[in-house]
Amino acid sequence: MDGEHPIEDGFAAARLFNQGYSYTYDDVIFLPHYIDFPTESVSLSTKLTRNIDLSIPCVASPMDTVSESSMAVSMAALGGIAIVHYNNTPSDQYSIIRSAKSRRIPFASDPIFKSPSDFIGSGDDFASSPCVFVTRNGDSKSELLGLVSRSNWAKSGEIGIRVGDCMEAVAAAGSSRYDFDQAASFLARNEVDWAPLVSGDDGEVVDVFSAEDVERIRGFPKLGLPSLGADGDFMVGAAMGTREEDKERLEHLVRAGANVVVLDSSQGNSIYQLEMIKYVKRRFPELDVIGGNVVTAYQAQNLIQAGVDGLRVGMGSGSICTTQEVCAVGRGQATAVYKVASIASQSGVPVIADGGISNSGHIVKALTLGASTVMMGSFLAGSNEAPGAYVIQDGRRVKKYRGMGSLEAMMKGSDARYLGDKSKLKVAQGVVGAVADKGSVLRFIPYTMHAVKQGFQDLGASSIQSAHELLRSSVLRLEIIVAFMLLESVYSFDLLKLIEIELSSTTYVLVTLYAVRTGAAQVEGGIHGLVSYEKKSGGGGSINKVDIHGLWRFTLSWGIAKLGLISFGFDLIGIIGVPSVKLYQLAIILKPCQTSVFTMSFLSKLRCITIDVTGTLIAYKGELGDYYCMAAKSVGLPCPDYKRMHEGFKTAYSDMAKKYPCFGFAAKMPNIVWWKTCVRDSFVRAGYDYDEETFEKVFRRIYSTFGSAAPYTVFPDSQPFLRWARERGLMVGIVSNAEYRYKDVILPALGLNQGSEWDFGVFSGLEGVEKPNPRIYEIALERAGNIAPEEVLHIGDSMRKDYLPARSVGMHALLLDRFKTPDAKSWSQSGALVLPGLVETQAWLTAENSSNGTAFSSQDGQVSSL
Ligand SMILES: NC(=O)C1=CN([C@@H]2O[C@H](COP(=O)(O)OP(=O)(O)OC[C@H]3O[C@@H](n4cnc5c(N)ncnc54)[C@H](O)[C@@H]3O)[C@@H](O)[C@H]2O)C=CC1
Ligand SMILES: O=c1[nH]c(=O)c2[nH+]cn([C@@H]3O[C@H](COP(=O)(O)O)[C@@H](O)[C@H]3O)c2[nH]1
Repeated sequence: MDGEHPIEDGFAAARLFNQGYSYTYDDVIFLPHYIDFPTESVSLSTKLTRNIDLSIPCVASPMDTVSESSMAVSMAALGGIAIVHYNNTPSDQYSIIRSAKSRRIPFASDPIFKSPSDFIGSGDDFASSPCVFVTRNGDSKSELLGLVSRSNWAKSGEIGIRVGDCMEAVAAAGSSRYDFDQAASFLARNEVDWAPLVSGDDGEVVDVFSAEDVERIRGFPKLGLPSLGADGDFMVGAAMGTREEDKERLEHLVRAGANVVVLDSSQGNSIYQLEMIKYVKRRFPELDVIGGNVVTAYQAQNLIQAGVDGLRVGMGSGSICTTQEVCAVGRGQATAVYKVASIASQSGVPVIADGGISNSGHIVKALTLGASTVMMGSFLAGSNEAPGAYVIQDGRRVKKYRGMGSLEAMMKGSDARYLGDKSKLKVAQGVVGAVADKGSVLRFIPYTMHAVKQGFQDLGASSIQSAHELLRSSVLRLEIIVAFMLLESVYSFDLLKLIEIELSSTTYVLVTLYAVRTGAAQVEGGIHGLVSYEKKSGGGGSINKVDIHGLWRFTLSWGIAKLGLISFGFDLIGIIGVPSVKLYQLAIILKPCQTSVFTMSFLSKLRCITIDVTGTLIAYKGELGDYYCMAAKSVGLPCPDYKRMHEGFKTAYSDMAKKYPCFGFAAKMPNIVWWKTCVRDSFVRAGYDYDEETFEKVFRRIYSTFGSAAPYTVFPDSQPFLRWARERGLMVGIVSNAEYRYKDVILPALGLNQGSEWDFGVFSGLEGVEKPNPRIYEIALERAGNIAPEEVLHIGDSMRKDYLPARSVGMHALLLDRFKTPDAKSWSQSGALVLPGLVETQAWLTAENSSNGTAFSSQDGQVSSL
């Protein structure tokens, strides 16, 4: 019987894609083939266009929330390319391309410029830069006169100081043409922590490069060769339109040195594009042109005949796309890539699979189905290199990501497409959303590429070319995964029920979801009476682009949270989709992949850690008397008595704190006045009487010392712990009874920076609320995006100011006993978890059964709970 009915494993692509279905990546799965080579020998080198080679098949999309200089530099350094968007003026686009092409290292900072008559009011003026550059007109183009370094400004303690009065000469400046090794050895040779990199052409400061950057870049995994043009510069692509005025833009792009242009349109098979392709090829025969977007063989053929060097494929497949809903036109991306690549390969035109990439598996699918590269928007938009700042939303660090056809992008665009003709109605074809922080592309793209190589190895394809051949010769086989046709667009989900079923000693979990088509397509632009649609960044009841793993992980974590279950670990064994008029009911059947129930670490329950500063992250160095003595000596006075001084200060400080709480916040007392009053009173109480001029000098010295890093030391486990927590996706908030200089000067000077060690701060001097008032903890919860208190752990060193008020608002709390205080015993006895430091805290947080609060013995051997 077997001989009569040979087993057919899967379908050949030609058969699968010729049945009238429009498949997305998630609809299809490849069957594994045969491995006879190691993962490392898979080559992902490829062609972007007929004449441009890349070491990796990655292209950053021409979107204004994805591709500007920073992305262009990093993508080229990795061996891919970015296409700079054109939602700007031609001269702005020119500058972005020039800026990227003037770099040699995978890095682009944002130097700050001021003129000599400007003021520095606070540490915020430095943003994250170690200095402010002083130029004649206060912009990057005018003559460089000097700089103000953050550390020297901090030491001076001067507030509202004029830049011209504290400017220093630029001691060492490197060349912006330095490659990475040259820049690193320049810093080492000159024994400086940072230096400006200056353009050789016009002396303009291009970047500030620091020893920290050297370490960071050295730590990134390495890929193949960078993408360099014939000019030796990083390769950069540029997008443009198909209107008459785009011919003028083209001149700017060519002058900027763009290596390839992309005619950026959702429907490329138009008379406008065909004519523009011919125009560009006539005007600049050496410049490669990518046409698109197309999704059919017919469209592709027209563009190929017009002379394109590459084709961009995808209509309505992007994560922010709503074209298929608005226009009822498009194609499932797997089908589109296969169809277009089949025809384009006959003319040797490489295909870019554009949109819908949300994991490495999608990249494997796109490349195997015939694409030579993938173009990505959302996959890159959460990276450090994408334009825009991170913000905290619903407790997560996110960056804005928006469709270029969204109302917001159209309104921003200077392009005549939309704004030139005000009489035209604007209909949005994209939404505005937010994507989670992913760190640097320099780190996650190499890992993604490694995963792609593993996929290729499973398919038995040692290169992209070989995958194409295996597919066309029907050696590679595919099958369909049902139900994902339903999920191709923007949905919100509501969990209906989650039932555990016991069947033949195995527990199955049946999850029923309503996947509601939100009609996001229509929502934006107010077409259906709504004004805007903000797509959630995940969690909290809605998810971004639906992919199978995302869906079941999301469902599980949500369902499990709702049921209060803590067991985990399931295999997806089936999905049943039942469409009705507007709702899709999905039953997801999950089978536990291991029967033993295990408990989770406490860490997995948390979304945020708040932490106290003094006594917890940092400590005072030396005695108060040391600094008062130094200040007195600096004006030729003898040292005041240490003990008297200490007592005097203690009383003066508590008096001031009572009279003018929060460093004079409510009384609107300037910080410097608050301290001046306190220091004067301290001296008086200690029995010293100085004339006004002498006191002023002594005070200035004391004020600037305590506004710098000098009197503080950081506990060695502080920075590693904070970074570790953030790397695990937790938000870190500082909650401190401190004045603004902690935030602006002291913490950064001690290497504890917002953005790398902590996300948000609640400082009493800036909020007008201080510990032990529980309100300060409520503010922290708000700052974290109004998250639930039980998702937050507060760490501090005071029972009265940290533990009790944090617990009173419902947060978890633990105490550090850094200095072996006798009080620690009573803290433990009263039920608080007390740990010696942050190393132990980290161990406790990750202990497997810490979630029940009994995993760790505190230092006195007593088991405590939270
Ligand atoms: N890949 C996709 O599925 C989609 C992508 N997008 C993105 O949104 C942005 C805007 O896309 P589109 O709206 O398609 O831009 P587009 O500039 O190609 O088209 C806008 C409108 O202008 C018209 N037009 C273009 N050139 C013309 C000329 N010379 N004379 C008269 N009319 C002309 C077009 O026919 C269209 O009606 C692009 O960045 C695109 O990549 C938007 C929707 C879908
Ligand atoms: O329907 C759309 N409306 C839009 O407003 C829009 N903006 C960009 N794009 C396309 O989406 C691609 C990026 O998709 P991903 O985020 O999935 O990578 C991009 O590369 C584009 O092809 C749009 N499509």
